Amino acid sequence: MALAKEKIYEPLNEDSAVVLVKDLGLFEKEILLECEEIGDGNLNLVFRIADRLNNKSVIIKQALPYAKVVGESWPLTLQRAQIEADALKIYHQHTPNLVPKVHYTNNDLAVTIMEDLSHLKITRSGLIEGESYPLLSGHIGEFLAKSLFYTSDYYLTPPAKKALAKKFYNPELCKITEDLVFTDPFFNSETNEFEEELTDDVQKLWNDLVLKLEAAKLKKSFLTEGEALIHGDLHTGSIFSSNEETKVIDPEFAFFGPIGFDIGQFFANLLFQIISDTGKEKIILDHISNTWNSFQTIYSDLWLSESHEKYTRVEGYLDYVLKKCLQDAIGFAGCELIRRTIGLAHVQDLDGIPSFDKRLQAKRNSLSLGREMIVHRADFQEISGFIDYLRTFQF
Ligand SMILES: Nc1ncnc2c1ncn2[C@@H]1O[C@H](COP(=O)(O)OP(=O)(O)O)[C@@H](O)[C@H]1O
Ligand SMILES: CSC[C@H]1O[C@H](OP(=O)(O)O)[C@H](O)[C@@H]1O
Repeated sequence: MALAKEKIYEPLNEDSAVVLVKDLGLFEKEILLECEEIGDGNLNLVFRIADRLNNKSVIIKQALPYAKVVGESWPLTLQRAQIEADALKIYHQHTPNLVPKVHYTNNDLAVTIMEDLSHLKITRSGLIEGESYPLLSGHIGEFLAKSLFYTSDYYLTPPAKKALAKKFYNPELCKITEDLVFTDPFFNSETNEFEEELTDDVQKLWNDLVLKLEAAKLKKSFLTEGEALIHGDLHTGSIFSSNEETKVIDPEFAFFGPIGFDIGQFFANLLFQIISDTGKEKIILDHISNTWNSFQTIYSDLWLSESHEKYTRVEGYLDYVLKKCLQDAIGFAGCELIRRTIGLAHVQDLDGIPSFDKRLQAKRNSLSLGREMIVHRADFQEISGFIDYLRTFQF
């Protein structure tokens, strides 16, 4: 089967994935290849293809025409593969050390072939197993600063930015976030999933009009503020780590959105490690603080040295942008805490807590912290105030 030449979409299997990489000349025709489907995410197929003899391997990621986690009843655009590959290529220009290298893309097949990162570990799993990844927050702060600055109006000319934003028109994937992060968990929606024992807590949340008003404002920001190219799904399952390296993967939700969103998603998914009471409070708080500080330092340097926008020289403008970004990030993080607790697509940090009682308590804590972060986000002027608040929060 000359899949690459015919360009007719069909989902790959372990045999056709091998045919594809050989057709493309990525491996010799005669070589013995091992292929395994390793996708553990909610949406796509992922194959690892290895030539053991020559110690060479690649990853093929292929979009399915539906959301894998739900099935064929939830159709989903194949175009997300192109968005993901294009975002990875842009990230590679600015932070080549922090993303996998893309070897090949085929939009008809919805396929991206990329560097195999199997020597690293998915950060969520590593953190759950007790790793602390000392370089993680510095690396993610750099990734955020560069990706969010170089794709913004502060760096690009307005026509160039608009042309790029057009390329990242991603309505179907945005709709998933608009529904699953910003809407469904705050209402009695069919997609929600939670333990019966949490019913009273969840009802209270659904009746909380102060919370709902603030969630509405955050959703409005997500819907309307096209500040820069955001990853759109920067949780700890979208990051590979070791003690030396960090690599961001899976930007299929990328679009032009508010710059606090990626930061907030990363904060929330770190916070699950405190909420699940793993004894890592100091490590995680240091990571949150250091993510912000390295983001702020690098972003500010770029703003001062590389911006073409005249207003960036006006005193107070950078402080305004950064403060809004921090407050938005705290609010977005609150939404992520709530959605991963009672909405669709939970996290192993919480669902994997072995004791039922402790699991319920952690989920209650996640809901109450999420609520407080959404409602009180405007109280935080600096990251240090947010860290102090987290330190004294009654988990
Ligand atoms: N470049 C890569 N190298 C090694 N493993 C990968 C790579 N990309 C993805 N994977 C594996 O596949 C899994 C799912 O990938 P992901 O991009 O998160 O898919 P989805 O979009 O379905 O969430 C990851 O958790 C990881 O185990
Ligand atoms: C129906 S998609 C649910 C959820 O899945 C995505 O995560 P991932 O692709 O990393 O598994 C994203 O977070 C969506 O909100």
